[in-house]
Amino acid sequence: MISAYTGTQIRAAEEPLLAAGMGAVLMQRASQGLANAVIRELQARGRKLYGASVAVLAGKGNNGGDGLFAAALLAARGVRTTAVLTGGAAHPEALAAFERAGGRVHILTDSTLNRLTAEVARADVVIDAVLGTGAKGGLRGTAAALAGRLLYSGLGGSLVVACDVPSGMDADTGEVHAPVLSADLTVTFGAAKAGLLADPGADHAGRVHVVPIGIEENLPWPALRRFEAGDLFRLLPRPGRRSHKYSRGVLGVVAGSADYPGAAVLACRGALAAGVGMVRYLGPPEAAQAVRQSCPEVVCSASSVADTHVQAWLVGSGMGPSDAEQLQRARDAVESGLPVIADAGALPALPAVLAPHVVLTPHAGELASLLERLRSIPDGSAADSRFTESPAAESPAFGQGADRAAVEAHTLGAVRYAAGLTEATVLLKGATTLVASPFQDFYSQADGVPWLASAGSGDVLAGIIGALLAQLGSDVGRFRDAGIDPDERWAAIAALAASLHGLAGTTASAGGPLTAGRIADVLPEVWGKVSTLSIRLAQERNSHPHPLR
Ligand SMILES: NC(=O)C1=CN([C@@H]2O[C@H](COP(=O)(O)OP(=O)(O)OC[C@H]3O[C@@H](n4cnc5c(N)ncnc54)[C@H](OP(=O)(O)O)[C@@H]3O)[C@@H](O)[C@H]2O)[C@@H](O)CC1
Ligand SMILES: Nc1ncnc2c1ncn2[C@@H]1O[C@H](COP(=O)(O)OP(=O)(O)O)[C@@H](O)[C@H]1O
Ligand SMILES: [K+]
Repeated sequence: MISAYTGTQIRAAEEPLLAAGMGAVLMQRASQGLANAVIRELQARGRKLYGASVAVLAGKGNNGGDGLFAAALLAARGVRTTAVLTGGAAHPEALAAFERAGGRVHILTDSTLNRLTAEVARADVVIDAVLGTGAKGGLRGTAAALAGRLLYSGLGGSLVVACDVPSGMDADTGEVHAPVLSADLTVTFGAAKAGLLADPGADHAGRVHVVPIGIEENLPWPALRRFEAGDLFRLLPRPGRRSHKYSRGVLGVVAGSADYPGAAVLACRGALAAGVGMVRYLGPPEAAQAVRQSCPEVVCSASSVADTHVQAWLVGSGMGPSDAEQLQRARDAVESGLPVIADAGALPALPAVLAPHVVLTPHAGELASLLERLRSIPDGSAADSRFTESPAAESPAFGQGADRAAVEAHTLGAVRYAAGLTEATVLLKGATTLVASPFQDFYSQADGVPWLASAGSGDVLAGIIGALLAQLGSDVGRFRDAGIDPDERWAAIAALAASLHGLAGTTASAGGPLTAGRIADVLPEVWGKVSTLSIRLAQERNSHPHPLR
């Protein structure tokens, strides 16, 4: 499991060490890790250090200090190093070390902007060390002009390495203040920053590499976590010798409509592929007919929710506002008190305040509509007081109403805000899928490929979540043993499903387009390979001294 923290949490964890006079030591560890990462990248490209060129964009704070100390270490190894001081001044000791090592220093001003832009663009490696966790807002003045020009003219073949975070990205939230240089690699210190694992920050972070600096013992509960193959191996269900189909979990599916029968089929296929003991489908004859044809394993009927014995419900995929009977079933499923995954058409039809065992699965557009709807409810006191102090609650992006763009620009804040308002577990779909429990646990999964953005892919995800809710919803001990608060298991189950969906999508794509049904087709094989993958990742981690975690 990868744990990520806000920049604020990391700074608090550094505090006792700074008070003990260890600031310089922390900075040496950080800059050594950064220099090592640059050396590895050059070597991986078959470049000799001698004669390679590195340009460091250095701000006037400690982030610039890290960049300059790292560049000094590189200069000592024969790398041609240039520093561009973006804030006029620089960390004094780091600048002195850089000059002693033979690095060339330039001050960025309006009159040097053109010349320095060209020089930076020619470097083999550009280290972005303008702003780190101490930044307020984005790049300003000539630093912004330099970044804008580098983005506009392109950096040629330069490798961009962000020091701690890409400058202009908010380490706490992943919000991005343009212009931001997109990094190929972010070398981050102490622990991963939450903003690097949430969009749009993740768009600019590239690969993330963590350099331990000795603050690990002071770190609090993580702001965000990410499951890896080993976690999937540990947490996914396996039938016991005496299992039978009912003990393995039965999922009730209320999805699809006369207009969208395919959504019912894809949700059922996702559920069947994710190991559920049985699927019972309730819906109109057109959709039931399609389900029977594609999935003869599914038991179809037009019964009521009350008369259907299941362990969990999936509701909403492929349903619209005119599907009154299906929407009533969706509301009944939520009333039943059983775990529910509520997708698409069910989202606008459910009560405003739900419970953690209800998992809502909006994409950004649907989340914007949900937030709008909650905002317009006169008793907006749906918000739990613990969340009214969250940055999102105060954010103008949501205070004045939300649209898709606002959600996409503030994904972490939006999903957290929605979970607080609804008291449900909320999974926000996208390139990075975020899951927020209404308590304190948040997950970020990014196991998929962009080819997953295809019609019906979300229906398969709903089926996978439903199948895992039915199988794992009552298995409190499994989560407790894995260090997950049983009350927070709904978020963990949704994150496991998102990870499986992403891995299956990656396999189904194999570098090319995919259709949603293929995600379900390959899922059992991917599930079976999770153990092999888990062992391989553990081996890779042992061979790399500083993995992302
Ligand atoms: N603490 C430690 O010992 C360790 C810290 N570490 C490293 O330190 C980094 C944090 O360093 P930091 O606190 O100095 O802040 P940093 O990110 O360099 O930025 C602040 C400077 O930028 C300026 N500035 C702010 N906003 C701005 C803007 N929008 N546009 C332009 N300028 C802006 C601001 O000036 P001001 O605006 O206040 O005048 C101030 O001068 C952290 O990310 C990690 O890399 C590691 O070495 C481990 C040990
Ligand atoms: N760019 C992307 N990279 C990786 N996964 C993506 C990307 N865009 C969408 N996805 C995933 O594809 C699925 C799309 O779901 P959704 O938007 O509900 O589609 P649909 O309604 O057509 O089924 C989600 O699981 C989402 O996380
Ligand atoms: K930076």
